[in-house]
Amino acid sequence: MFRILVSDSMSEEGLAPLRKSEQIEIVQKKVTEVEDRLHEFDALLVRSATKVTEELLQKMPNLKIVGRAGVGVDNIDIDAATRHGVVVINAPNGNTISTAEHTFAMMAALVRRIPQAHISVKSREWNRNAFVGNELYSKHLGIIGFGRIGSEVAKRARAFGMQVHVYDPFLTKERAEKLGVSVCTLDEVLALSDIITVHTPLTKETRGLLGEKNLAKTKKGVYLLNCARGGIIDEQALVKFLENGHVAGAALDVFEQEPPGDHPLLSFDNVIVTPHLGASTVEAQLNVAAQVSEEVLQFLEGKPVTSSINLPTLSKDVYAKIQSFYNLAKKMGIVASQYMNIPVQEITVTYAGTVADLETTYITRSLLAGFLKPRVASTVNEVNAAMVAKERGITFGEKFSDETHGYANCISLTVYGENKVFTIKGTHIPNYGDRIVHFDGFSIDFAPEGYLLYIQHQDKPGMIGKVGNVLGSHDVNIATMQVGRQQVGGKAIMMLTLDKPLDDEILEKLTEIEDIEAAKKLEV
Ligand SMILES: NC(=O)C1=CN([C@@H]2O[C@H](COP(=O)(O)OP(=O)(O)OC[C@H]3O[C@@H](n4cnc5c(N)ncnc54)[C@H](O)[C@@H]3O)[C@@H](O)[C@H]2O)C=CC1
Ligand SMILES: O=C(O)C(=O)COP(=O)(O)O
Repeated sequence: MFRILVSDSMSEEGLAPLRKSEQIEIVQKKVTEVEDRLHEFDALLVRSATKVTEELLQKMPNLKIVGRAGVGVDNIDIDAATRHGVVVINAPNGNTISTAEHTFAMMAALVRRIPQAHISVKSREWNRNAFVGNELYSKHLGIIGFGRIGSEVAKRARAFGMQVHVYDPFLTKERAEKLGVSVCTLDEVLALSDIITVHTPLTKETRGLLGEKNLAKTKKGVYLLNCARGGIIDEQALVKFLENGHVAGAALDVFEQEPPGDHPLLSFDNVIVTPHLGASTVEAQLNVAAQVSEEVLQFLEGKPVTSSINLPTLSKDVYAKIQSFYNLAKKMGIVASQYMNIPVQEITVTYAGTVADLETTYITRSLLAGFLKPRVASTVNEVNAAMVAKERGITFGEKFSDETHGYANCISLTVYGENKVFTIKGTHIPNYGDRIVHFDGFSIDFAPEGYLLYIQHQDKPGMIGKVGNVLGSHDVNIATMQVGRQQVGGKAIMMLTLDKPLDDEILEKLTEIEDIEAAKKLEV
């Protein structure tokens, strides 16, 4: 049974896929209303109001996934979620059209002074001369941030006969040409535009993007819109430029603090505002809630998610192809970590054969998670494995090779410790399973599963019998046994699968046998 906390208002119809599952209980309450049971929840669904902080994540040790029913994830501490091994997903395109339409409605309202005129008429006035506006037709519109919403705004602007100038450092010329807009530098957009609208996420780079310095580069009489995130237009700077008359008016759907309280911006007659309504349509809310519900359901059923912020995205088809290698890699990581139980500095994964053509990033993450699990007390999984490795000073990398050692596919893992380098190679054989085919310089063939016992010894007659005797006399049954050697009479290894975990005293007894050089328990 999984418990999901839905802490912001969400479309009931959109939550239907989750409601249908008998495995899921939904609790619709604010975080503050369930403080005493936060540890019970496996998933958290939010919009922009809930702040997913380190502090909240600490109170939710069972949390596996945060679903953002919308685009912006600036209310979620992604690094903290990653550290806690919590997947963060969003619904990136469900509210694009609604937000673009809202931006356009705000633009028209701003230049025609519709809200002001509305209030006037409702106050029983009839003052037509006070509300003379501007046309949008032929005006220069500057769009900063040309992603989903920015490009939908551009299409509507072109339909209104506007000239569109775009600034987005990640925009290609081809894409801009296709949409009939001109690509500009930020300074060009600032200098050319009669109206400027921002559609970037709020990041370190975009916070205060339209601050005093850049506002000074705009045309006198410019109109500004922010239907993206409070803070992209610096509010203090905006107040200053409204006061000195440089900015003719502004339309704001979002604020640095929401709600904005008694903010000075609210006292300007030429500032029109809405309470973060960009995504607030029946259609958008159904889209985003349905999208995150489906994804959360998938995730809780152990399937891949497609809109993850802190995991490589993976389609169902790709996941089906990598699943076997994903499992093999994890087991190889676990085995290697226990065998090399010393500090390590570097891990290299080499892919050969059919596996080399797949999404190996995901497979490597699985291997890393397996490797780190026995070493790290906190939860480690595919989400935070790379970060945990980095924190512990372990570098890792992928390589590709043609050397398959006669198998259709081969994953090699090499771990570099202070005075030791260890290599393990594995393969997945369809309808047969995972096999380790090379272990620390020895060719061997065993399944990386269950209670394993590794023994390194001299290749002499009677060794197998001696080991069997010790185990048998302690009532330990051997399920499988594989041997490998480099040369006759030289170093050799045994890998046994036991039916139950081995006591340390028995392990000690094994190491006392003459010609046994090392014995180690491994558990997968
Ligand atoms: N008011 C509301 O209710 C809503 C607000 N939003 C906000 O709208 C914004 C845009 O959303 P989408 O278009 O869906 O996102 P998107 O990711 O499709 O587009 C964002 C664009 O900004 C560009 N960008 C990033 N850094 C930049 C920089 N320093 N300068 C210029 N461009 C930069 C990116 O290259 C990208 O093309 C987000 O902040 C989102 O949170 C989204 C939905 C509803
Ligand atoms: O999707 C976004 O980024 C939004 O800003 C929408 O926010 P909301 O879900 O309406 O609180």
